[in-house]
Amino acid sequence: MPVTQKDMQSWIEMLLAGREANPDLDLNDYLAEIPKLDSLADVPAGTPVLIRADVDAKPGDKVGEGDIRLRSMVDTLNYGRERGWKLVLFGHIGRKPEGSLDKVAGRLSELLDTDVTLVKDWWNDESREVSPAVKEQIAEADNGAVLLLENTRAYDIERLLWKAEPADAAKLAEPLSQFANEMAEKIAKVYVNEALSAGSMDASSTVVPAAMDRVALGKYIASEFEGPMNECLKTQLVVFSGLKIDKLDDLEAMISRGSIERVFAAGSLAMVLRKAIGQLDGKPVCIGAAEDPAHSDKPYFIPDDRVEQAKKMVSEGREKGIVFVVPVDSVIEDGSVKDVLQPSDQQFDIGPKSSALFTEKVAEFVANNPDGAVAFHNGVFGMFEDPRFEAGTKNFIPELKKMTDGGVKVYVGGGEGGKALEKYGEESWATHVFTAGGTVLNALGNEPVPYLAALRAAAVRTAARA
Ligand SMILES: Nc1ncnc2c1ncn2[C@@H]1O[C@H](COP(=O)(O)OP(=O)(O)O)[C@@H](O)[C@H]1O
Ligand SMILES: O=C(OP(=O)(O)O)[C@H](O)COP(=O)(O)O
Repeated sequence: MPVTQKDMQSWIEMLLAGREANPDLDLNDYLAEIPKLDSLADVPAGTPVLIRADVDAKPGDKVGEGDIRLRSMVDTLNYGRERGWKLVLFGHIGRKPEGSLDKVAGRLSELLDTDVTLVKDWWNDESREVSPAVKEQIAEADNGAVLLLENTRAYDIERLLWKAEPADAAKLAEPLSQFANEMAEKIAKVYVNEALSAGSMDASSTVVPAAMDRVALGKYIASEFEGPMNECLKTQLVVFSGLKIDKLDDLEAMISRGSIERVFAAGSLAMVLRKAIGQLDGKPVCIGAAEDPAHSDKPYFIPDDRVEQAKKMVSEGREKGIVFVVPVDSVIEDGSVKDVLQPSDQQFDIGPKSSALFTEKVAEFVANNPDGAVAFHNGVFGMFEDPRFEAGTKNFIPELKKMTDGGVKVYVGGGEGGKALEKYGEESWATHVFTAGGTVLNALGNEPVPYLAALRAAAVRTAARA
């Protein structure tokens, strides 16, 4: 059913409000209200079904290389093909508009053992219309056919909500309602989300469901949220690292859930925690270039407000008995190791003393925790792609195996942390490796995953109409 501009405005306001829109709902409340794939069992053959697909993948030369997200969709796609649905997949690749799904179409075709047709130029940002040729192409496709629309991020409409503020909702309601309605009118009125990692505010994930008659969650996403993600909500030990300082918000949200007892930090998270702990304990710590305002435009820069946030987190955490394990030495840009950073030093990895400390603290955790404890690992300890800065990450991966062998359930977030496990260990060293990084952090924090919020809203709307 078409969505009005007014309804779209409320929809956008709901999305932008995040948790505040539904403060009483937790992850499982969202999941409970979203229909699963089997709810579409009665959709007749020949029906076009729009699939928000996890196509942000870089397949290598062989099946199994770089295609983990594509493989995650196979059950859902085969379910639709067996029923004779015309599957229209759409999704993004990378952040840039010029990315192409060419290679992904080829690999999907191998995985599904059928042709996957890549459809270019399917949307016009100026006229805000789906290309009429696409409608014809779908009409002419055989039952069970698979079409893949080219990179959604090639179009401005997909990115309109990325930087939106609540005050923009009225202005954005017009183009976004047109987009959702065009997709429903010219492509499909049934929508399945099978893109676990697509946790950003892309219109394809968050807005298109508003105009759909029926929506459902794909098999893989449903099982990931119901199983491993739910286990991670009980995490006692968290390893947080990487370069993005905004992960501090995720860590804060995870701590506020109440189960975390021990935090291991490396990368930017470690820098901000070292600074905060130094100030709290009256032993000032220099974090080098990361706190030099001349570097404020760099990804490793840590602004003062992040230090304040970390101080609050540490002091409240300590009151609850949480132990923060932070590095005691760093590898800097010339490959040398320093216990104390000078103002011009930039850290690229944790040093050997830190690795030894982490090993000791992991052993302590394994010894003190009964079977069934949960650990969550995210990110990498340094710029591990460069051999000079890989030791911290490489040394820690076997600790995951020790935890697993010691009866701890170990979950690894996707992204770089997953790649490091592949590079320095084996998948079996962890209980489960997620195919997404950001979405998992989001789900473990306090904010709803945007696509779950959208699917729930669509399901509530459909139920109200029935
Ligand atoms: N000092 C550093 N510590 C951690 N990661 C770093 C550092 N310097 C550069 N990086 C790079 O940042 C990337 C990982 O950061 P981030 O994006 O936060 O992790 P993820 O992708 O797992 O969420 C890696 O490619 C890594 O090489
Ligand atoms: O690779 C992705 O996520 P991830 O790095 O959080 O696992 C997804 O495609 C989301 O990408 P985005 O962060 O550009 O929205």
